[in-house]
Amino acid sequence: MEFVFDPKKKMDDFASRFDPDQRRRTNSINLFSPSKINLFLRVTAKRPDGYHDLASLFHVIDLGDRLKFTLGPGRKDALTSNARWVPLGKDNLVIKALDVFRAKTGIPQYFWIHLDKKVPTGAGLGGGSGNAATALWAANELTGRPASNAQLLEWSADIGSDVPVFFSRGAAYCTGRGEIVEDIQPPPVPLDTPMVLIKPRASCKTPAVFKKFSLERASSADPRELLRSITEHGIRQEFCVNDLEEPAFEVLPSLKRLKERISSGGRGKYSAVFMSGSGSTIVGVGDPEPPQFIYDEERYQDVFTEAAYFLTREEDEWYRPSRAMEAGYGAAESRSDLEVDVPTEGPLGTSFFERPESSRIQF
Ligand SMILES: C[C@](O)(CO)[C@H](O)COP(=O)(O)OP(=O)(O)OC[C@H]1O[C@@H](n2ccc(N)nc2=O)[C@H](O)[C@@H]1O
Ligand SMILES: Nc1ncnc2c1ncn2[C@@H]1O[C@H](COP(=O)(O)OP(=O)(O)OP(=O)(O)O)[C@@H](O)[C@H]1O
Repeated sequence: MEFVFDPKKKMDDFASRFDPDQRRRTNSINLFSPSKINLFLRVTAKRPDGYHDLASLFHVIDLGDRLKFTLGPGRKDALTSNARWVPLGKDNLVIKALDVFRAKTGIPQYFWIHLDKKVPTGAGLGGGSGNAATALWAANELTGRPASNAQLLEWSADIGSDVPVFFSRGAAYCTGRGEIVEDIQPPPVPLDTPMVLIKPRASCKTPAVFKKFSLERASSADPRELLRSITEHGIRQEFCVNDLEEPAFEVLPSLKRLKERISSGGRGKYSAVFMSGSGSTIVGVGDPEPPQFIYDEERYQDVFTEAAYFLTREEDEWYRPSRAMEAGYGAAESRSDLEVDVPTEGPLGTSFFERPESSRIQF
């Protein structure tokens, strides 16, 4: 679908597509930048372009960052962040997204952006990808909505495989390298399903995990069948297949043990325990609390844990944090200035995400 920007169209014409009583022009917008988990992830083929075809049930969740965008006067974006480890230049996924927006629409608009990070990186949670999707949405809102949702979804594939899914309504069956997005309406699972995210200090780099992947060792489960089973019977261990677990456990051997301990330590309170995306986050569905050993044992003191819930959005609106997360976020905001300098490289070429003391373990 070719985009034709009609410069003659006055901004006001676009404003009419806004809610009538919000005709006032705004020059800044505050948005929640959500993350996602993969309830199952089948890798079905190796592609000639070096990517892999996958078939995965993605669901947006209410763990997220905060982004503020303001129309800038100049010809350069200016990005600040609470997390000193986030790149602030052209390699930030927010800036990449704004560059794509300007290239596709021909609108030479630049922005001031502040990014308040909460989502760990190298986590399999699509944190940076969610930032990129949120940036495309913000740019479109602040320039009078020149692009449709379908166009933003199409353009987002140029930024990364995990970005397009955020332009679904929140639950989507994704194929291709992640850019073919099939909205699942209504969502296949109850939105108030509690889950806990547990991420060790060490992260997984997506390319390193895919490099270790081998098609011969992938599951033979039919992904459409997995989708049907989850929709009909709910989230059960046998449906939450992730073909990237084994390669991720090769990249990060301690992750396999952590997953096993969460399963056994959960004493049946989780209906399923699985790794999200390319890792390193382990998700326990059914209870918002990690197992007791995470609190008790010294070796898990630097583990990131967070309760999370599934999140959807209304047509024509962006994601809003759930009330639970909103309350939690308030506390987190005061934590965010506690962010500490994070080493960019760790063992196995991984990157670290260090979280402030008080946010690490929820008592
Ligand atoms: C594993 C998932 O996180 C599942 O949600 C995504 O498929 C990965 O999405 P992403 O992090 O946005 O990945 P991209 O930034 O697009 O690609 C990073 C690298 O991961 C590998 N990659 C990624 C996606 C894909 N379908 N096949 C791949 O082989 C490629 O080596 C690619 O160069
Ligand atoms: N806005 C951003 N937020 C976080 N990291 C970013 C951002 N922009 C670029 N990066 C860089 O991209 C790397 C990957 O970030 P992140 O892991 O959040 O991306 P993702 O692919 O969306 O998520 P994941 O692969 O963990 O599912 C980070 O290590 C960081 O160096």
